[in-house]
Amino acid sequence: MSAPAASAAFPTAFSPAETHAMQVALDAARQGPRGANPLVGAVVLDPSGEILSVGHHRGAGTPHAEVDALAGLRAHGPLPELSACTMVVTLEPCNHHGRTGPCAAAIADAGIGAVVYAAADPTAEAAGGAAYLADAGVAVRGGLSAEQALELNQRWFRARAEGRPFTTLHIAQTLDGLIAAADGTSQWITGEAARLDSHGIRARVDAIVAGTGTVLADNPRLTARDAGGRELERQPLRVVLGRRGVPEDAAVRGTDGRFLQLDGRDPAAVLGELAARGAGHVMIEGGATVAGAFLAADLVDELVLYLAPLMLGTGTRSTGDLGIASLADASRWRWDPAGPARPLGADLRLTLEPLPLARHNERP
Ligand SMILES: NC(=O)C1=CN([C@@H]2O[C@H](COP(=O)(O)OP(=O)(O)OC[C@H]3O[C@@H](n4cnc5c(N)ncnc54)[C@H](OP(=O)(O)O)[C@@H]3O)[C@@H](O)[C@H]2O)C=CC1
Ligand SMILES: Nc1c(N[C@@H]2O[C@H](COP(=O)(O)O)[C@@H](O)[C@H]2O)[nH]c(=O)[nH]c1=O
Repeated sequence: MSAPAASAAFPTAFSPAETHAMQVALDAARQGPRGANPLVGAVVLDPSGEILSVGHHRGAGTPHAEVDALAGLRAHGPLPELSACTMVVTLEPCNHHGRTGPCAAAIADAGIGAVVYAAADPTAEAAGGAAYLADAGVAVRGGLSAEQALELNQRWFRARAEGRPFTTLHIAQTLDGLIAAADGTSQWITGEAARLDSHGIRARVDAIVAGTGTVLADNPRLTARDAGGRELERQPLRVVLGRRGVPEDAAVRGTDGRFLQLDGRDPAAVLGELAARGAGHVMIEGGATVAGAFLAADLVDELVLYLAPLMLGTGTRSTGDLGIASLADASRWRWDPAGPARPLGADLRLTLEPLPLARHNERP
């Protein structure tokens, strides 16, 4: 017996317009920065399936993708009846008051008649949006392109499942993989544009982590600063890992009380402590030993590697021992689909994420 035609006998749950809109929403999601919140995109479709508005999330504390897409409607001019419109979104709309209001209520209040989402929200505090919408009379369907949506935020979902902050490892290295010269000098390997970009990450995270080795070698401030070198209003917690004392006059201590020293031997415990203090996004600034410890523990979710066009031949390698003896056991990465590489002045910013285990056998 031949297989039945999918269309009439087994109508798919999602229309071609919704399927296309989900790809547009996924593309929009990729424009956001990774961090304490997942990458999310949203599209509003008119009754004929035309795209009225596209939105995405731009980082913790900014409007969620759904609210961004609803805001985009206002710029659209005459609108069709919103009860006949569909919101297509890459993650189940949230149902909680975080730094912004619940999206499920925003969608229902706007009068949108139907919602299609990709992946369910796995977080206890934000889940329940689909149920809220259904109760409010909105037609809700989930699961469209769910695999793609889950994979886009695979490390974020994992960090949440582990109850720890999302982590970004920063490395500023030479072409030959060194972060400091033989005499310990490292300022500066990367140029101004790359360093400013890295201050942009500092400005978004809740905590910056560096080892006592870096603190004793560089006396870093670890503050988020603008192009003019002025400290920004919002500053991350400065965390030094290690047992050696941090000198009383070390710059990292600062004067704002946002300084903490922890023993770094157990990176998971460090993240647990920072989570308990409310951190959703942690930046690991180094040096090599600390970077190696987080990498070896598979606790790096995002790697931002600034590659400077110089060589030193000898010096401090970018990471310490990862406990890998054979190529078969290499730590494998892939270019972040949300923005793999871009030039910054004379340097290159490369952004990567750990290759999902399920993909290891697909590599060339
Ligand atoms: N170019 C770049 O991007 C960067 C370059 N650097 C350079 O890197 C160099 C410093 O690297 P490195 O010496 O490796 O210093 P680290 O900053 O990695 O500090 C290492 C020290 O941290 C403590 N420590 C904390 N956690 C752990 C752990 N899990 N395992 C073992 N020790 C731990 C130990 O000291 P303790 O005895 O106190 O416990 C250890 O000696 C400097 O030259 C600096 O300029 C640093 C950061 C960024
Ligand atoms: N050398 C190097 C970096 N080094 C990192 O910056 C720290 C100094 O921070 P601060 O004192 O706040 O300016 C230093 O201790 C180390 O962690 N960063 C980069 O973007 N590019 C570079 O070439």
